[in-house]
Amino acid sequence: MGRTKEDATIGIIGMGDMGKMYANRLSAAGWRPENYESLKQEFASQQGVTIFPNGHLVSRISDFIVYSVEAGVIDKVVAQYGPSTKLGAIVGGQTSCKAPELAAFDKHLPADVEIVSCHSLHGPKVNTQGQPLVLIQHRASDESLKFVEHILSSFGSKHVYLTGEMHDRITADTQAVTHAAFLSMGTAWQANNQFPWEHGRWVGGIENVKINITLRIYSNKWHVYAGLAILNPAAKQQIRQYAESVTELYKLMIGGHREELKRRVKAAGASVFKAGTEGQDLLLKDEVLDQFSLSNRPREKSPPNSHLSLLAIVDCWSKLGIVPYDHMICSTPLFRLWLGVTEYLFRNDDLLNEALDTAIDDTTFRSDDLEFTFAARAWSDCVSFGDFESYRHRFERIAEYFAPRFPEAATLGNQMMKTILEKTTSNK
Ligand SMILES: NC(=O)C1=CN([C@@H]2O[C@H](COP(=O)(O)OP(=O)(O)OC[C@H]3O[C@@H](n4cnc5c(N)ncnc54)[C@H](OP(=O)(O)O)[C@@H]3O)[C@@H](O)[C@H]2O)C=CC1
Ligand SMILES: O=C(O)C(=O)Cc1ccc(O)cc1
Repeated sequence: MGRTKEDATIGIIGMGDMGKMYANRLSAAGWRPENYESLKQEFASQQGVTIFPNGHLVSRISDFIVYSVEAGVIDKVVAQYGPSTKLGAIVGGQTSCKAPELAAFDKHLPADVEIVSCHSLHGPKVNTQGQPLVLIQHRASDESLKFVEHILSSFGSKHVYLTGEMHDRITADTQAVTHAAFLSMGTAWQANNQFPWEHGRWVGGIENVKINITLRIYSNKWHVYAGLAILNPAAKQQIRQYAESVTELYKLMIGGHREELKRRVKAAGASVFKAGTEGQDLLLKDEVLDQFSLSNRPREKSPPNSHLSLLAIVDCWSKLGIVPYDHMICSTPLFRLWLGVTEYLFRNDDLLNEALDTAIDDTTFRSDDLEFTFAARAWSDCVSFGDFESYRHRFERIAEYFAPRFPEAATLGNQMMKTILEKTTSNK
């Protein structure tokens, strides 16, 4: 095909946070930026104007085009610009869910266009170096896959080769279920009208991760979370199992079924955290976890917690036959933290027994766990019904409650992510 890295023109459709990050990285790496730069300047002076005609322009001139728009509009946008794609070009997308994206490409792109899609498994402010970058050779020659790899090599990310279907099955867990758990924590705290770090029960260790990640999610754009959950065919089932695990464990707790609760949770733990891995280094450690508290109470004053959210994710993984370590290839920073705190609880027998006994004996957690159970089921229903507007409504209502705390949480959360992520790579 005679395409070389040096004379390729790269087009990005959708100049939001991720599109801009891609554009900055690719031009900074020495790609011919003139077409992109002129487009950007042109758009910069047209604030608030939808830039439809330039999507055609980008498509016409580019050898590799990346669609970086909201997952919910991908079909519409590809239908619009896809037919203008340059003869023989390669097209990819950076949306978080591949089923609708690849279906849109198959449907709307001319037959002479090849398809190599991608997905950077991190947010726009995270350093791309060493993070997983999924590449999907959907309808393309090996040569074209190499070409795309070459273009994206400047990210320094770790290339992971998957089909669209495998991508969606794994990210349903690493992203959609992970988000469902944190979204539910925020919903429960809001329902009980409490900022958890101002409450004696939530300070230190695992609690810091729960709080900082929850606030981080609610301070972001709702459509990213809605899109990757609602549009992913595998996510509904996995989120439903999570809600069922939460509900069933909660019923064992309020029924006082200590032995059954312990047996079930420990059996799940044994299937997820296999024997023989006990000696492995934990992803997270106390010293690290304790540095990032929004509360000013010392750790010793922090009473034990039932950790329903963590018990339930392990039950859920076990019921679905998921080994979360296998999913590290598609792990986002949030997923590594989530797995890190879960492992921290399950690889410490004393801590796990304390959580299980607290769940049975300490009724102070009942109302929090009740709200958490309602919330997990409500988010699961919301995703199953596939209704973007009600997702948005729920998300924004809770985000509004936490909004005054976003600035302090962001500062601390960023430090926490940086420190913890240095210790939790996706290589484990
Ligand atoms: N944010 C994240 O952490 C990550 C997001 N992703 C995925 O990347 C994609 C983009 O997300 P993100 O950048 O965060 O979201 P943004 O909302 O910041 O960006 C989406 C962009 O698409 C543009 N757009 C929508 N329709 C059109 C159109 N017809 N023509 C041209 N541009 C259009 C929007 O423009 P306008 O605002 O003018 O409507 C907006 O600038 C999503 O699919 C998301 O799932 C992937 C990895 C991480
Ligand atoms: O790490 C997470 O789960 C995030 O919330 C950031 C994010 C959002 C969407 C993606 O497709 C990839 C990463």
